[in-house]
Amino acid sequence: MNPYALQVKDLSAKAGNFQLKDINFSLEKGRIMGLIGKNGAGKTTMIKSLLLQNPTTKGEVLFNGRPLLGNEEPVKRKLGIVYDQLIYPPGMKPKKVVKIFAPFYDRQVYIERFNALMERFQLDPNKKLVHYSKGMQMKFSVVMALAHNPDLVIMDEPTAGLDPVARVELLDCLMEHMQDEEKSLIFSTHITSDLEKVADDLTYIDEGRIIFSEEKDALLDRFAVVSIDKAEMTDDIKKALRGVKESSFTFTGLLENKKILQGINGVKSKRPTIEDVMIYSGRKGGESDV
Ligand SMILES: Nc1ncnc2c1ncn2[C@@H]1O[C@H](COP(=O)(O)OP(=O)(O)OP(=O)(O)O)[C@@H](O)[C@H]1O
Repeated sequence: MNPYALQVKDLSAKAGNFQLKDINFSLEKGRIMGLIGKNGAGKTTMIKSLLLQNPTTKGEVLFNGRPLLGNEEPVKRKLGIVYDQLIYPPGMKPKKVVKIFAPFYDRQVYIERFNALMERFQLDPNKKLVHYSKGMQMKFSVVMALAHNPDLVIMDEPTAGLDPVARVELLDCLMEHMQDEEKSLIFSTHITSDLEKVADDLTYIDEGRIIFSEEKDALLDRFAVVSIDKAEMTDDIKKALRGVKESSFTFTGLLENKKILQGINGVKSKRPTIEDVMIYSGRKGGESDV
């Protein structure tokens, strides 16, 4: 059995002047990957490229060991996708949309799951999508991504525009979907606290390149946010600290090689949050590559 839900090898693509380069990562079955990065880092471009929505895409993308090209039907049957914009005709009512999609799957099972999800997200199937709020449209996209019980779900900022109650409801729904060990999920978000709770792996993109793609806990264990008394600062530590912030008495930054702190007094150290890793590694003035 192929252990990977998704394998991405040497992916590159262009979007205007923007270049996505050397994208390599993989997602094991049963795991949740959070895709993070600043505005304009390339997350949406990457998701579209994975799904061959960008004609400039080069490289190899395997879904459960198979490329999309030449296997559209079987691969898409097992894929659930939420794009950053509504892809269904806005003038259509959900009850019509479901009639169009149901024949591609086990019709009765599909309709039952669709209805259950619509009810769960309190969406009216008789209201045109154009009359849904932004948050409702997002919830509808999630319903459509999950209705056929896919093995791999790929979502571009699915929680954007959702109120906190709806966000928690969506995350709960995704967690239930993930109860089956074969299911996998990759989603981009700016809400890093959600990823602290649910992600197994993190992929961080900056300026079209992957800065890291690895297990969340291993990453957060490897780093520390350290504050060092100015009087104790050495050149070696200063060089190793990323995103250094200077205050009256201390330097604060993100450190990978914690060993260099041995024997140094006046050091405060804590495990970073995902947000710390993003902020310190993205800040100018220190080393920015994690
Ligand atoms: N169709 C396009 N034409 C020109 N430039 C584009 C196009 N699509 C994306 N870009 C550019 O590609 C870069 C990456 O955009 P992308 O939407 O992938 O970022 P993102 O990480 O998803 O950002 P955000 O977090 O703001 O959603 C940006 O500089 C954007 O302006």
